[in-house]
Amino acid sequence: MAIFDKMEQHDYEQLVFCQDKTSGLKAIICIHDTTLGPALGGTRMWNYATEEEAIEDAIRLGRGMTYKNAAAGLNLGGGKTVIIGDPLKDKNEEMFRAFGRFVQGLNGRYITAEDVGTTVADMDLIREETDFVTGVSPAFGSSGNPSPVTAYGVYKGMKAGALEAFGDDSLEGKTVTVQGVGNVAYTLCKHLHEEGAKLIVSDINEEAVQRAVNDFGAVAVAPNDIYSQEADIFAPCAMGAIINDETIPQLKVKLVAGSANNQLKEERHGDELEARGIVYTPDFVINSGGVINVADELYGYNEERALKRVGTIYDSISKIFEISKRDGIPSYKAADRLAEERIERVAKSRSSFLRNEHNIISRR
Ligand SMILES: NC(=O)C1=CN([C@@H]2O[C@H](COP(=O)(O)OP(=O)(O)OC[C@H]3O[C@@H](n4cnc5c(N)ncnc54)[C@H](O)[C@@H]3O)[C@@H](O)[C@H]2O)C=CC1
Ligand SMILES: CC(C)CC(=O)C(=O)O
Repeated sequence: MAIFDKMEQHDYEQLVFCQDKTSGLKAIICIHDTTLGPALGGTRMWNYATEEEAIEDAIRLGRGMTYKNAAAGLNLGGGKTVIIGDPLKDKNEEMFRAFGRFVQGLNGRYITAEDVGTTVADMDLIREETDFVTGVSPAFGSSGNPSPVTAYGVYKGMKAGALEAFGDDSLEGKTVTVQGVGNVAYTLCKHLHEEGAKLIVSDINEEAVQRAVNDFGAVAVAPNDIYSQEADIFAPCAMGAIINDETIPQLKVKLVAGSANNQLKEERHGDELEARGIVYTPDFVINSGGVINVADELYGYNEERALKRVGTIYDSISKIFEISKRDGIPSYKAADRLAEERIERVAKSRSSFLRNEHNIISRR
């Protein structure tokens, strides 16, 4: 893999490879863009088949965070970490402490949080070694697990999507297929159940499926059957790239709205959804509730303020559909435009000379 070619393709600032033999840590920190501020993005632990797959995931996810943070109006750049390993078997205290020291070494250019495979307990270990971690235990004055707040944002964004797809934002009586009923999707299912939606769920983890069946009367289907169900809305809440050439022809829904990062395998799959009249709520906007919540910690966490801001995901999604119609572009492109324009404006406003406190000539 030609790493610098990859980095040049989407203008990545920095990739950091971290290894610690004692704990078995193998991590890749990706800092994509820090125009708006320090790069904030979670740490994913996953049993990647190859190192190439891990690098690919880190850079795609890191870039996604740049767009997410920009579109959410946060003064933060984008980055992400992947740790190579099985989160059920390979974790240990030393691993997260070693990782925390690598994060501290970046001196605030990167701030971490949870993602798939990592928990609040892991963030608490990282906090032992660095100041640059969010989503740690509320006992430390922090916001804790971001997943329920992400779910609340997805629920709000799904309602805005329903208004666009069905002319009414009520989810009562709608059938929603949910792929992956983990941390985010469990709470999403709760909101949907409370509003009277019918749920069809799939997960590779049988326990997770059973919990949704027991708690919300969900109907369980096999993982590969989730795409072809007769339903109104598809909520992808597991891994990325699930909107692709194989899955799109199977979809019978009118709306795709879920928490997963990087849902479109390639951009052209967003065009394909549009061509088929399927409304798509861009992933990095609808799932920005978690990062909005943890970012609030940087100002001294205030739950009420954070949740109020997360609630505006409804308006952000509606605005994207407006831009999409105004400019005659698919919703995924409208979301990209919103983020890119903000980054460009801020970059311009910061381009004048500024001397810094160390007497080093700097343009920042
Ligand atoms: N946790 C958060 O606050 C945020 C999460 N996200 C994204 O949302 C998605 C879900 O995140 P979490 O709920 O935190 O992760 P999680 O790990 O708790 O849940 C994911 C679930 O998907 C299942 N899964 C994996 N592959 C599957 C497949 N092929 N078919 C069906 N199920 C499958 C897993 O068994 C697991 O239960 C991820 O893509 C994550 O990056 C995005 C923003 C914030
Ligand atoms: C889980 C969040 C706190 C941050 C993140 O990495 C994301 O939004 O994907």
